[in-house]
Amino acid sequence: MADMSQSSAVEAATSAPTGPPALEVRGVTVRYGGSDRPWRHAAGVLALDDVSLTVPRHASLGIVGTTGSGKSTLAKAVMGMVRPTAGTVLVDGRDVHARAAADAALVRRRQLVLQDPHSSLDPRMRIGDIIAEPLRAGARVSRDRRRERVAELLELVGLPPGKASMYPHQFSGGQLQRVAVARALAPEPSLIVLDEPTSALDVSVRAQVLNLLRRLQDAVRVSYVVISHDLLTASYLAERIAVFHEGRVVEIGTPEEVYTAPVHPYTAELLACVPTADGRFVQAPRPGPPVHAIPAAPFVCAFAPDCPDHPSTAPSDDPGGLRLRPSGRQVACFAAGGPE
Ligand SMILES: Nc1ncnc2c1ncn2[C@@H]1O[C@H](COP(=O)(O)OP(=O)(O)OP(=O)(O)O)[C@@H](O)[C@H]1O
Repeated sequence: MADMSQSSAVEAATSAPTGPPALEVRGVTVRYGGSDRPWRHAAGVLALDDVSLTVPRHASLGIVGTTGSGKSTLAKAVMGMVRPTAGTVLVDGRDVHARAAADAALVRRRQLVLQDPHSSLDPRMRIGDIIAEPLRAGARVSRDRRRERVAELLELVGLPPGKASMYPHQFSGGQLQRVAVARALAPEPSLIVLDEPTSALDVSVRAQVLNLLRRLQDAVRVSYVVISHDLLTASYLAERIAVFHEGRVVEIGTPEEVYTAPVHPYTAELLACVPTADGRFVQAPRPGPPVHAIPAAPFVCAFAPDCPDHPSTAPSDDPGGLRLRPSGRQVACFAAGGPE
């Protein structure tokens, strides 16, 4: 695993299919509210500091870090909602901030799923229209084809196609997040940014949505950038985890590496915040000053005591339980091999 404290260059996975990566972030700096006029002494807020990341096609990168570390700013820069002070963001090899990037085809290549579907989806629109909206942007898709596509997408996310005529308030939070995912998939993007995709959901449906996202990634071969405060969520969906701290990538590794051998002291601090099923936090050992002397953080199953493999909330050193999957009865560890 790489300690990224000197350089922020990150490769999310190595076995990339041919073609440009789904996402390349090259030396991106974002400063909010600063001024380049010397008589104004506003330095602004340095939200991203020379960040470079690559997410190959069909790969997933998790971005974790505490509040204010720059995760959402990265999402906004990727979506073209924030213009970097320096650096470039390429989706499918095309600069999203170039003038021509406003073209609808590129807009369709990247989609965003936000944390709270109740506020991100228009309550006045029918579900079918919400899902079909990205199909309208710059593409000539007939009304019949849109209707067909909406039915396919609802089915894909596990909702009955008949629900297309309903409104958001008639759905639960978990169902609505499925709608948000269907909407994101509608234009067949190469990249979906999932910004805290389950944190606004009831604990009982989080695993269902996570499982859906993972199943969909295999089914439609899309790349994910998964932004989360929570290492477990990111670990479930991503092959690599990048740890953000004060606008920089300080560490990158597989979930197992990040959990079992954190290189950066800040990562070890994050591990201390992995919650147990009953909402308590189990403290990992605090890192000492020499970075390479950090002890491996103890593994804690987030779904103990309901997990058949890890019923105790006490830390164990079993890395197999890192990945989670719902069993028929309750949420259980991936290691348990329960049915999806
Ligand atoms: N529009 C803005 N104007 C000024 N400063 C901002 C703006 N948006 C974010 N910031 C600042 O930039 C830094 C990074 O914020 P950002 O929202 O990217 O962090 P984050 O890791 O996503 O945090 P959280 O997990 O709380 O969403 C913070 O210091 C934040 O206060």
